[in-house]
Amino acid sequence: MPSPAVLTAHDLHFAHDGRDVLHGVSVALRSGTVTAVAGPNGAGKSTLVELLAGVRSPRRGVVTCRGSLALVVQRPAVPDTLPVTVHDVVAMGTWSRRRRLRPTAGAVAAAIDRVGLAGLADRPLASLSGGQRQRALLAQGIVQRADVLLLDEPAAGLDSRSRERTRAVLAEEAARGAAVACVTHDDTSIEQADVVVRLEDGRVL
Ligand SMILES: Nc1ncnc2c1ncn2[C@@H]1O[C@H](COP(=O)(O)OP(=O)(O)OP(=O)(O)O)[C@@H](O)[C@H]1O
Repeated sequence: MPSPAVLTAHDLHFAHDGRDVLHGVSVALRSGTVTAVAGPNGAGKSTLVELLAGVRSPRRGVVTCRGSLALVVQRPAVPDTLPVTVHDVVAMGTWSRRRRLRPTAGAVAAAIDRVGLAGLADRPLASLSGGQRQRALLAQGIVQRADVLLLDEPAAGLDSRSRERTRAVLAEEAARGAAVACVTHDDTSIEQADVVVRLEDGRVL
C-alpha cells in the first residue's frame, strides 16, 4: 500500500507575463518517498515547485498540503552585504507554510554537519563558495524536519562527492518520513528517486 499523499496538486495552470507555462499539471507527494522533478530547461520545473510551495498561486487548479513544508531555493534570499553567518541562515529556517518553532542550537549544528559544513558555521554566508552556499541552503531546509521538503536543484554546481552527500541527505529525509520532491538534472538522482515526474513544455509526460 503506498503511503497517503501529504501534498497533492490538481490540474495546475500558470502563466508568466500572460504566457502559459504550466498546462494542467497534477502530482501527489507521499511520505517516505523522494520524487525527482525532471525535464529540459524551461519545462516549468521551478515554476511547479514554487506553486507546490505556495510561493506562487496557480491561475487554475489547487494545491493541498496536509503538513508543514520547507522550500530549498537555489539562491539565498539574503543580499551579500548582510552580515549573516552560516549558523544564522540555518537557524532562520526557510519559507514555511506554517509557523514553526525556532530550531535549537543543537539541531542547527547537526544540520550543518550533515551537509558537510561543520567548521564553517561561523563564516559569513557571503564568504562561501557557490557550492558551499548551496549546502548551507540545504541545511536550512532540513533543520525544520518538515513533512514536505521541496528543493530546486540542490545539487546544481556541486562536485561529485557533494552531490552524493546531497542525495544521501534527501534519502535520509525520506526515511524519517518526509515527502521529498527535488528538481534535478542529475541522472543518478533521477535513477535513485522513488518517483519521477517528467515535465516537458509545461505538461507531465
Ligand atoms: N520570472 C519569470 N518571468 C517570465 N517568464 C518566466 C519567469 N520564470 C520562468 N519563466 C518562463 O517560464 C518557463 C518555465 O520556466 P522554469 O524556470 O519553471 O523552467 P525550468 O524547467 O525550471 O527550467 P531550468 O531547467 O532551466 O531551471 C520558461 O519558458 C521561462 O522562460
